[in-house]
Amino acid sequence: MKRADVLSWDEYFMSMAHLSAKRSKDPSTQVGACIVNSQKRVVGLGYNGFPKGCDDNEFPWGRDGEFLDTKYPYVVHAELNAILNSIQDLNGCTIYVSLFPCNECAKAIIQSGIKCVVYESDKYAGTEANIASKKMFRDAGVELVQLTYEITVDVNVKKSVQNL
Ligand SMILES: O=c1ccn([C@H]2C[C@H](O)[C@@H](COP(=O)(O)O)O2)c(=O)[nH]1
Ligand SMILES: [Zn+2]
Repeated sequence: MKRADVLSWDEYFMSMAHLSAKRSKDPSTQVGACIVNSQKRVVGLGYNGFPKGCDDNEFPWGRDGEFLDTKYPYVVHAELNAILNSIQDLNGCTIYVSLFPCNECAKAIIQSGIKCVVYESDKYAGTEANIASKKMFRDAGVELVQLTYEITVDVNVKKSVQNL
């Protein structure tokens, strides 16, 4: 008999977003994004991190203090990385994100042609960036779907000891 208890498409793609988030070195908020086309093919993955060539050990990960001494001016958001990493035109695609997109990501999502945002956490709901995102998504006709459950992805890597 076939297995019935399999991941739904939403669970599957949100899990990929969470798996991508595990690559993020941000100590406070790890965000992952997974872009899927109308044939349910993954066409882009991303997580929040510094731009290529910007050394993780030199750039700051802090949140407080002088703007230039925090992560905020430097970090590339998960959604933008997924868009920049994508392998095809994104018209009509869906993006799965572990955190509701900020206003800057909302602009990039809309301009790329993505038509649906499936998100999990909305921990910054009510902030100005969040309100601006929702206003832009609404006017641009981008569908917003919040998953009603939380996904956790545990990855266990067993490193084998090589006998010489
Ligand atoms: O749309 C978004 C919004 C935020 N992020 C990233 C950027 C930062 O690395 C963290 C947010 O850090 P806080 O410490 O929670 O302020 O999340 C993103 O990738 N996409
Ligand atoms: Zn953003």
